[in-house]
Amino acid sequence: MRLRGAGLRFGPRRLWEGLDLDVAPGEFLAVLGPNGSGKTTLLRVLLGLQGLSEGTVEVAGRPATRGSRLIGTIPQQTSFPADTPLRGRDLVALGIDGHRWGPRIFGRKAVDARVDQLLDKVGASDYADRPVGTLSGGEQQRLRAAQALADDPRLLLCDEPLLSLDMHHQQGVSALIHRQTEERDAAVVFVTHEINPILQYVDRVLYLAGGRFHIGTPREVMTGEVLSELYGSPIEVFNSNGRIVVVGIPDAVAHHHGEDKG
Ligand SMILES: Nc1ncnc2c1ncn2[C@@H]1O[C@H](COP(=O)(O)OP(=O)(O)OP(=O)(O)O)[C@@H](O)[C@H]1O
Repeated sequence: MRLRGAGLRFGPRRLWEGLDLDVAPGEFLAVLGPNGSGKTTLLRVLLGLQGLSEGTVEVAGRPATRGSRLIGTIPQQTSFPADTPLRGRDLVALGIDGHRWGPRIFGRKAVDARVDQLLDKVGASDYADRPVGTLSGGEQQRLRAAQALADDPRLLLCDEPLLSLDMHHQQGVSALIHRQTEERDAAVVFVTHEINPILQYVDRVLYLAGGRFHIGTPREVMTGEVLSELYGSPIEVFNSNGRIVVVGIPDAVAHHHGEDKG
């Protein structure tokens, strides 16, 4: 996917501007930033659900459009109502494009086999036949991950997919998403508040804060100097046992620098 001179504002508030970004096949991009900095909105732009205020956005060489079959998404977590009339395996099957995997070409058995394979990958086989509304947040989230991968997307958009997963399943789902980059050459855009669980997989970071951004490798972006500049106040970054510890992020800064002054 490719953004050129991309800018987005809502009324007087600027989320970001002048954003040039290419995410190549096989690349894993982490998007970080405080609440309200525009991370989810960026995913909506790539999905063709939100227009840019300026600049251009392309996915696989074409302007972003709704309903692209090239894109898989793991949306920000919401819970299914308890009476949702779907089992876990039905949810995963919904991610399978009938034209590619459906009965006419591969037969029902092939679809079922594909669903079983995906359920197994996210460790959801044991609860696949229970109604989704009765599952825990983390169990539901693993099903969403399986659904997003069902159609072998070229671009995988993940909005805090590890939220409410325990450590074991955080590792499992992160590894699964990363495997799409290695084995399927998919590009991944991964919105997260916490880089450590995916640090080993991240090629580059897009850090959004206060109407500004910085793009680079984790080593380049996750530094006291860069974050202090983005947030406009002193921040320290420590590396400890392969983890990044950020100290001093101020509360409620997201829009401070984003306000236009006139
Ligand atoms: N259609 C819209 N009209 C007006 N404001 C909007 C619209 N969509 C998003 N916003 C605002 O843009 C800002 C960025 O929202 P977004 O959801 O992208 O933030 P985020 O970085 O994903 O935050 P969080 O970490 O809390 O999920 C928010 O303040 C939101 O209210």
